[in-house]
Amino acid sequence: MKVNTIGLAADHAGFELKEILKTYLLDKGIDCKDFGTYSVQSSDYPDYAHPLATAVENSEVQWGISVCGSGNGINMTVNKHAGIRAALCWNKEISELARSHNNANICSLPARFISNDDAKEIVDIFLNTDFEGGRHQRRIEKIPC
Ligand SMILES: O=C(CO)[C@H](O)[C@H](O)[C@H](O)COP(=O)(O)O
Repeated sequence: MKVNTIGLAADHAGFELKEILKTYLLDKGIDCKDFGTYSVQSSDYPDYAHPLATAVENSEVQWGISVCGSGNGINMTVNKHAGIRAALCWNKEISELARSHNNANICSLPARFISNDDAKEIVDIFLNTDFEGGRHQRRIEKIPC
């Protein structure tokens, strides 16, 4: 699938990895929209997670990447949005399954627990794996409550 615009969001713990990934994606010719944060100053992940999730829901960006220290806080927040299926992707296999089985539209990353190179590989796989559909489509249709 051709990747269009990717939205990025992080708190202070994820800021540096977000910046690295933004440069990495821009170098590949992928447009990025950065929803913050913009420094390592202590911040609250929901302030950046909600705008990212809204942009994905509105198709302002195709997919999102959300980063905090453990990945949990920002992942929980974006998943509060009805149109979001965010997956905490802490290795390559989980990232592939997040797309192929769950049609995830936000890749959440734990900046304090993975290397920058691992994060790049995880993102590459996320962006290049197609959803399988079939039985998985039936299952994701049962997620909303
Ligand atoms: O929300 C989190 C935990 O699920 C994130 O990992 C945050 O980045 C982390 O809590 C920030 O911690 P800090 O002590 O305020 O740097």
